[in-house]
Amino acid sequence: MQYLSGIDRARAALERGDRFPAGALSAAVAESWQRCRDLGLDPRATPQGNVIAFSDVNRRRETNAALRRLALAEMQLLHSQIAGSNFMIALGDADGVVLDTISDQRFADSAAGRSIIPGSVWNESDRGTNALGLAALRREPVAIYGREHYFSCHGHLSCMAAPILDPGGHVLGLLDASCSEEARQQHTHALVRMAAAQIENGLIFQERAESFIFAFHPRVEYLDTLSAGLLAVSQDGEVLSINRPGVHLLTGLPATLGIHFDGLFEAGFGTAMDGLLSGGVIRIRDRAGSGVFMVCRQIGQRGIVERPQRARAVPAVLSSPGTPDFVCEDPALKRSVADLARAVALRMPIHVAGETGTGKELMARHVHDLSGRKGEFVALNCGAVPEALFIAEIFGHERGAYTNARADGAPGLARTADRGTLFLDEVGDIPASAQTALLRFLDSMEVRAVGSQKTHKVDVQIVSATNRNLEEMVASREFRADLLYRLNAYTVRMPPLRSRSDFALVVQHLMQKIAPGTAITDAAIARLSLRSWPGNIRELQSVLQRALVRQHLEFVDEESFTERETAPEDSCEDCRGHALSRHKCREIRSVFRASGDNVSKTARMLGLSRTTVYKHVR
Ligand SMILES: Nc1ncnc2c1ncn2[C@@H]1O[C@H](COP(=O)(O)OP(=O)(O)OP(=O)(O)O)[C@@H](O)[C@H]1O
Repeated sequence: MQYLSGIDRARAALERGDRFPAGALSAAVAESWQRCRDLGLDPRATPQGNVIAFSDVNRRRETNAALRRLALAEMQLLHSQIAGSNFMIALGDADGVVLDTISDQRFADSAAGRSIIPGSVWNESDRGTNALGLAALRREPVAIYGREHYFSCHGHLSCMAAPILDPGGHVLGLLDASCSEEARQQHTHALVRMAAAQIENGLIFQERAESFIFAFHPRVEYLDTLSAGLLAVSQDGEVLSINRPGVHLLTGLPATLGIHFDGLFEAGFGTAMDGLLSGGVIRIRDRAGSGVFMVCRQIGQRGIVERPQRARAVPAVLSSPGTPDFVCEDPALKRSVADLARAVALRMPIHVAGETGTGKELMARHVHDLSGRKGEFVALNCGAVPEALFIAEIFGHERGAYTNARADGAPGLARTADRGTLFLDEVGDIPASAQTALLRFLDSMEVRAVGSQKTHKVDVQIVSATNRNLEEMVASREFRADLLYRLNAYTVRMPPLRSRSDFALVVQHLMQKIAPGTAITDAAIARLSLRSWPGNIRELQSVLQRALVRQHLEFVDEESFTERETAPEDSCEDCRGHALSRHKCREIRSVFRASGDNVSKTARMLGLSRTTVYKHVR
């Protein structure tokens, strides 16, 4: 005989329309299934049409602006705490309408991820038993695992939701973590509950910026934790707000809004204030006779004394030594980076190819880290050194070797990089006359300064980079073929941002780099991903920076960008009709914008003349 688990038996009963077997479901789930059944919902059907119009989502976001501001920062933190586990964090309003989501890419791309989007409605009467809907109804944290969902089509989803309540116990919003496995996630459930409690406390600070806020707990070491009571009190001692742990700690006392401090605590308001305002912890008795410790967290108009904040974790993008200090989850790039370690161990010259702003210099620095070399990382922008000085710059010069030479001579960058790494950036711009000298150096690793007879042996890791097509330059005889083959013993190709499969991670990583603790919603990432980003990561970085500055907020959503920032780039009129020049033109215009409309900087970044740049951006 086949053994059926409790949930199997319960589902079979649900689908047959029978009574649910005793003990197979928690009381909360059984009651919810029954309500759904009473509404005539068919558990085998797919619920339809539960996404509201975007204009309505925006209206709801405005209504919940204060909640959203606090919640998005908490969601970001929560996301970083459980990152990499195929999760989505969602914020719902009191009606169970999802306002924002933050997820890892695997979940966002899954069928489950696509069903939890801004505007999707997750109340029980529409979606059957689910964590968001049930947490709203029961006004308590709820977890619904896999097939406990009423509709069998949600059976691959596990959700943990906690309501965000006002001091009166009314639902203000809902916080949810969902994953696409039927696994029980006690730890995640606890994190969601803590995040909801943190938001509730944050709301008290936000709404009661004018009043005193005291924290209290029977144990002094708990004053900084989420189980501490928070009490917002007016200048006259009237209780204006109290958090849920506070109500719980004062069980049996009339801990309601409007009551006077003296009605809750034996020490009078004035006496307590004397101790609290001196900044210390006081010990007083509540009116039920229990001792509590109390500390002042905010002195109304006179400013904040101290507000306990949980440490903000940075998303776990960075990992063990040997792995890059930047986002590198794109499979092709990841493979290339994995092989890179072997090439570096064999001391091969590394060439990094890629469009402007794709992270070539970061990769070069990673090569240096991988090599474990104790010497310096020395970078030379080959396009920025005048032809006449190039050889002296790399190989050094003796005293007075040429006009304007430094009086005491210079060792040159190759010797400075001895036992370290020499990074030849924009290597395609090396003057023809210097290519032969560089080739000789790469073959012998010997340096002879200009004006000197002595040679010095050096030991350097060579890394070169360019955004130009060196093969084409070889074909047109602008670049020596033998030099190219010497430089590109191992080539890492940096993918353009538009084709990176880890786009979302790059965005999240940049957000943490620019402003730690800030959040970006999935919808905002989706909007950014529509653009082709000719200026790549550098351009994305400046768009995010501008959005954060403009918003004055801790989060970025899809409304944070100007039309110009997310519109597909346009080319200038002359290039519009020519497919070939259009791409180059868009790149120039986009880098120009990212550089703050600076012609010289754009010319430098793209290795072009200022006249060329000007022609395309005027
Ligand atoms: N994978 C990444 N994750 C996060 N930030 C990145 C990443 N790649 C690049 N960046 C950032 O983007 C900017 C451009 O990177 P970098 O200077 O390395 O690009 P590049 O390809 O060398 O540009 P150019 O060709 O113009 O010299 C830098 O601020 C860098 O920190």
